[in-house]
This record gives sequence, structure tokens and C-alpha cells, in this order.
Amino acid sequence: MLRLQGVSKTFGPGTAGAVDALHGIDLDVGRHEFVSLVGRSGCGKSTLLRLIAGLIPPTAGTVSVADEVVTGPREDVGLMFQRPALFPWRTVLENVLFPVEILGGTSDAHLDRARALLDMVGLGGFEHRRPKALSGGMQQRAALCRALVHDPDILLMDEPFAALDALTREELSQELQRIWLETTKTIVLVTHSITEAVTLSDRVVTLTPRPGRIGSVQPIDASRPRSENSPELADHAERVRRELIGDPVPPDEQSTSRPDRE
Ligand SMILES: Nc1ncnc2c1ncn2[C@@H]1O[C@H](COP(=O)(O)OP(=O)(O)OP(=O)(O)O)[C@@H](O)[C@H]1O
Repeated sequence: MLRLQGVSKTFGPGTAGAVDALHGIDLDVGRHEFVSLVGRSGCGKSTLLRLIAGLIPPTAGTVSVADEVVTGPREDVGLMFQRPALFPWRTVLENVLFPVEILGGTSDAHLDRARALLDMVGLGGFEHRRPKALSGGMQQRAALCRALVHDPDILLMDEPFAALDALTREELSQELQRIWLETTKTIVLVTHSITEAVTLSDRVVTLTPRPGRIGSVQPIDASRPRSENSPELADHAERVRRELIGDPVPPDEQSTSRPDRE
């Protein structure tokens, strides 16, 4: 469904301030696969997602969706960001319908789909409210409906729950799992939460910084549906954590490995 081949990205190439954000990324994501990207701040996760979305071009390599090289934003790819970015002057329903307006016009079928999505995420009855009448979690639910309204095959999500309180974040994460289980969507999620990544994903990809490279790809072979506190996931989470922070130094080595203190 999605293929990255030798993808590199340098911002400001050839200038003194050039930033090598990503280098030599190879990754295949299958249809109806859920893949999370995790890594330290600045390791290139958002850049990778923007490349897949066709919002920026790679400096080298290719990004393909459904065997077509990505050269710009595509109709079969939906996007969701950390902030809902709803238009304040539009109603919730009008916000949700925005992508289909841009893509060529709203039909009755789109209207039905938008209402069904709003019902599904518990926003039925809020269609005609303005975003400011909604809580942060409700706004993010509306943004999820907006990302799904044109029924994209691929959903790209950049820390979609990071700005929410812990309970709302967990609720929305469960909702996302349900949507994914009920559809055949391919999802790529950028998150700082290892728990979220192992709970939702088929595979967790860790990125190492400067420039961003793939550090590891870890399959999460636990049964579904999963909950965040499932004991089955603890080992997976620990493995991802170790990958990101490195193995802790064993206590008996700590006392002999600090010659600077002697
Ligand atoms: N438009 C840009 N121009 C120049 N440098 C950029 C641009 N966008 C990103 N970068 C740089 O590319 C690197 C990767 O940034 P990116 O935002 O992809 O990281 P990230 O892993 O998503 O970080 P975070 O977890 O903090 O959101 C950083 O060094 C960043 O400063």
C-alpha cells in the first residue's frame, strides 16, 4: 500500500544551515496495516509523515502509494494533526465536509457519511455547533471525522492525541482501534507514547536522530482488541523503550565505569 525506498530529506540543501532530517529510509506498509513511528524529538517523524502525505518532496528516494509515486497530496490519503485546526466560522458538519468540498463538491452521500462519522465518535447532535462550543477532545473527534470523510485508504496521524488529557487520549485511542478493526484502512501514526504505539500497532518503527534513520522495526503480535494495560503488551513496550533509550547500565557495572569520579 505504501512504499518508501531510499528516502532522504535535507532542508536547505547546499546552504550553511542545511538540516539532514532523514536518511535512507526503506519501509513497506501493507494494506490494513497499523504502523507507528516513535523516536526522540527532532528525529524526523513529522518530516516522514509530510513526505508520505506529499506535502514536501524527498531530496532522494521515492515514496509510493498503491504503486504510484507520490508527487503531491492525494485523495486516497487522509491527514490528522496534533491540533484539530477547525475553521472557527464553520459549523462542525461544515468542517468535517471541508475535504470533500476541496476535492470537488459535497453530495448527499458525503453528507450522510459525515453525519454517520459524527454519530460514531459521539458527536451526533453537535453538527451545527461552532468549534468553540466543543471541548478539545470533541474538536479532535471532529478532526478525525474530517480526516475520514472522503474514505481514504490511508490515514496519516501526527501525534493526534498529544494535546488531550490522559483519559480522553485513551478513549480516542480505543475509538481509533475500533475504526481500524472495522475498516480496511492503513494507518501510520506518529506518537511519543510507547504505550499508545504498542497498543494500536502491528509494527512499531523506531527512528534514530540526526539524520533520522530506521533503528528497529518491532512486530507487536498480541491479540486484539487490546487495552493499554494489557500484560501481553508490557514486554513489547519494554523492548521499544530499550531501543529508544538504550539498555540501562547494570548496577554492578555502574560502580566501575565512572573513572572520572575516582
Ligand atoms: N521546514 C523545515 N526547515 C528546516 N528544518 C526543518 C524543517 N522541518 C523540520 N526541520 C528539522 O528536521 C528535523 C526533524 O524534524 P521533525 O519535525 O520531523 O522531527 P520530529 O521527530 O517530528 O520531532 P517532534 O517529536 O519534536 O515533533 C529537525 O532537526 C527539525 O529542526
